[in-house]
Amino acid sequence: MDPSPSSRLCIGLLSGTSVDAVEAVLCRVEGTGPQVRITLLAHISQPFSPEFTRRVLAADDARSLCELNFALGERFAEAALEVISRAGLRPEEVDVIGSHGQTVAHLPSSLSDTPSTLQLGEASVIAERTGIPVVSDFRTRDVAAGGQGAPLVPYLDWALFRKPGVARALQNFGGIGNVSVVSDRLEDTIAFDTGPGNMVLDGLARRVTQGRLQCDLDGSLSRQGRVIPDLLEELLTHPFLALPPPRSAGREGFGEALVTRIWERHGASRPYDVMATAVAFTVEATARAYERWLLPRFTLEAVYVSGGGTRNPVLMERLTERLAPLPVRPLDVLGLPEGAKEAVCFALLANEYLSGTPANVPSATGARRQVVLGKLTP
Ligand SMILES: Nc1ncnc2c1ncn2[C@@H]1O[C@H](COP(=O)(O)OP(=O)(O)OP(=O)(O)O)[C@@H](O)[C@H]1O
Ligand SMILES: CC(=O)N[C@H]1[C@@H]2OC[C@@H](O2)[C@@H](O)[C@@H]1O[C@H](C)C(=O)O
Repeated sequence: MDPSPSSRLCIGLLSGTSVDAVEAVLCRVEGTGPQVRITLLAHISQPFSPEFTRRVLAADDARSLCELNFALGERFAEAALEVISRAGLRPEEVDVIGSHGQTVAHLPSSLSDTPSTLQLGEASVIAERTGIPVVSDFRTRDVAAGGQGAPLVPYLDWALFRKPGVARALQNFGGIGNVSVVSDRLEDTIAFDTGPGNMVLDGLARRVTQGRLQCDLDGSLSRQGRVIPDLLEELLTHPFLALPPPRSAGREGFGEALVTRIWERHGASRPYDVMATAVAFTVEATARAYERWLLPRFTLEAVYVSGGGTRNPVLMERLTERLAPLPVRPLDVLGLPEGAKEAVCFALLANEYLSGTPANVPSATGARRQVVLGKLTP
């Protein structure tokens, strides 16, 4: 492989903390580092069946994790082949796949004496099925260097969305919410997980509808309810929200245990009010994090929102009201579809691995130094 071609065709694969789908993109990446340029050629989302989602969420013993690693590898390989065909290309024309995998555990120093993180989706399976080299395990080197291993998206946010002389916030609402503030210099980037995104909403929606809906579809459940003030205040005492950045979260803090606690207290009697409160929890946690760590330091030009949460109009309306007069806009006004950003990040990170360019952002992850991220399965 030419170590420094002027451009590469790179695939990015990711299944996020919502465990709802594999996002796959195919991009042309030109150059590396601050001058890198990316053209999105194709984007697909391959949904998991509710049974497969349950299998991922339930896997907690060595045997099931062992099998899941290979089963996920097959899903990622299928998504890679599908996005290649959608772009009208052949596998031989693609240079590299960057596969994030599926996070099954994320234990930064706030949760464990042995900071660690684990993403599954066997790279050997992906390489074998596609014939394309795979870069995977992007988070571990940053953790080994003293960082949280997340968020990694600020590298992409800075590379693609910085604008001279202004500070921009890039907010994502997947299962978890995270924000990057990018300005002229990469070293000045601040990024951290804001807390809940859709994860609490998804768990409650499954309960409210007895499994008929996997999320607050188009805001249809939360729109029928009213916020329960006591419950909201209680949720806002979540210990993660008091942590200063660098900080990152996974399903550990905002997954099933929290959803069960909320549901047992209020769910059966006030299902829609509980949904409205969960929307308010995401909005309020986000806004308070901005007020505490971002607004005193930056005059933000606007907030550009990505991730599945942009498809929930109630969430977007409440966030816009709460952050006013700060403009809240969908990311696609900057030229990238809202659902594609995280997968594009891993296409970029694969390119940076092959270029030997360090791609963690120590001011975001807390790592002691910049390191090259990933491992190659040729
Ligand atoms: N039409 C919709 N209405 C409401 N919510 C939606 C809709 N479409 C998607 N979502 C929400 O978006 C979530 C998926 O978002 P996304 O794919 O960005 O998350 P993720 O990448 O899995 O998570 P993370 O970024 O935390 O790793 C779904 O679980 C759901 O809650
Ligand atoms: C450990 C892990 O998988 N973290 C995810 C998660 O989903 C959103 C948020 O929490 C973010 O920190 C991260 O993903 C993105 C892609 C990131 O690293 O920037």
